[in-house]
Amino acid sequence: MAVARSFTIRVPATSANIGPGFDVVGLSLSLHLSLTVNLTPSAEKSTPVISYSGEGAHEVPLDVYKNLTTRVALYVLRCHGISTFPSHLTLHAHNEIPFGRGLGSSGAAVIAGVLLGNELGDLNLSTERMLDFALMVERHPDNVTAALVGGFVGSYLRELGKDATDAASVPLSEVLPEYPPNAGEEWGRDPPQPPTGIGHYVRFSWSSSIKAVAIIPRFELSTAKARDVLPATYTRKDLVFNMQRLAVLTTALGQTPPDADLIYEAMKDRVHQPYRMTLVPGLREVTSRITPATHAGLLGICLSGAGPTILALATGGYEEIAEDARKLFAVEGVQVDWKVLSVCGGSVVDRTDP
Ligand SMILES: Nc1ncnc2c1ncn2[C@@H]1O[C@H](COP(=O)(O)OP(=O)(O)OP(=O)(O)O)[C@@H](O)[C@H]1O
Ligand SMILES: N[C@@H](CCO)C(=O)O
Repeated sequence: MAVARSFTIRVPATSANIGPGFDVVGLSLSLHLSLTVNLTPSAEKSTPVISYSGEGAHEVPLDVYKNLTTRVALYVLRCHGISTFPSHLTLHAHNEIPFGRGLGSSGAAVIAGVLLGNELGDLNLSTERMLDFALMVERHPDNVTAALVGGFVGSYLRELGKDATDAASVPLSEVLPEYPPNAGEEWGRDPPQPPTGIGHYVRFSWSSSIKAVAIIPRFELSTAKARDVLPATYTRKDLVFNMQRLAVLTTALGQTPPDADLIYEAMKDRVHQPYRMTLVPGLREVTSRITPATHAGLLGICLSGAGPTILALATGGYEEIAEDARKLFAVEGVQVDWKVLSVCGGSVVDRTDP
């Protein structure tokens, strides 16, 4: 019988897009989802026990076949011929990442699940292969890549051949079935294996003088809803507008001292933010009235991920930026919390002997 063991998994929050980098760039931020995992292998069968504290504790399912992290872990295990969780598994999740606010809570839950499956199955997967699994669940690479590898990261999805495209396009319900088979039954169809090498990434430099002020409205906006308002096609003018800015931004945020004139303009966007204004009352006012001219230290300001959080990158003046944003949101009837965050490293698994 396998020996008892315990380990922890720590995954950071992320902010995707940073203005013009829609579905391309992500930044890992110093709020974490932490899992403490204990295994006491035994001949007796038992269902894993999950407990949860922190953000989302009142709404997150504690059933392993419904919880996003454990469903992803089971998907990874099933793809390696392991159809059940080990017996006597307990998991405690402590979460600092608010749900549905544009700070990558779902991406963190998915990465935690991939890392959990990798550990429980002793699979020794490479970072690239873990990314393939994550991309079968969260199909845009910006949050999951930054959550896994950390830092300021750009990524693309490889163009897949027909078979691999079909494999990567199966409905989420097949990747993550919600219910286990009845006692004595098998799962039925094998889970869809991810094609190899779906996502590719590069880490950009990041100036350590820059912090991120997250201004977090007290309402949730699901990523699905915030993607539904986006158009299917764009004009060449708008695409060139974004590409010009993104090319400059990826280098400008690594320079010390950072150039506010360059960065403020380079964080503007015409691909997603304008369409999401209707979903985030106050977005237009906050992003247009808080500028380097009005707020010393501000470099640039944008919607974080799919929103509703607004991310201000700055080298100082954090409280003034956040409080002024709070007042502008209040005019629209939106209450906010704010935090000053650092750009941090990626996910970490800490194995401890019991
Ligand atoms: N730790 C977690 N455990 C289980 N489920 C989670 C966890 N974190 C997030 N989720 C699920 O993900 C949903 C939020 O995902 P969504 O993609 O809408 O927003 P987000 O990831 O917070 O924002 P964004 O993708 O814009 O950064 C939650 O409502 C919940 O269902
Ligand atoms: N790039 C994604 C991030 C949200 O998870 C979006 O803006 O919809």
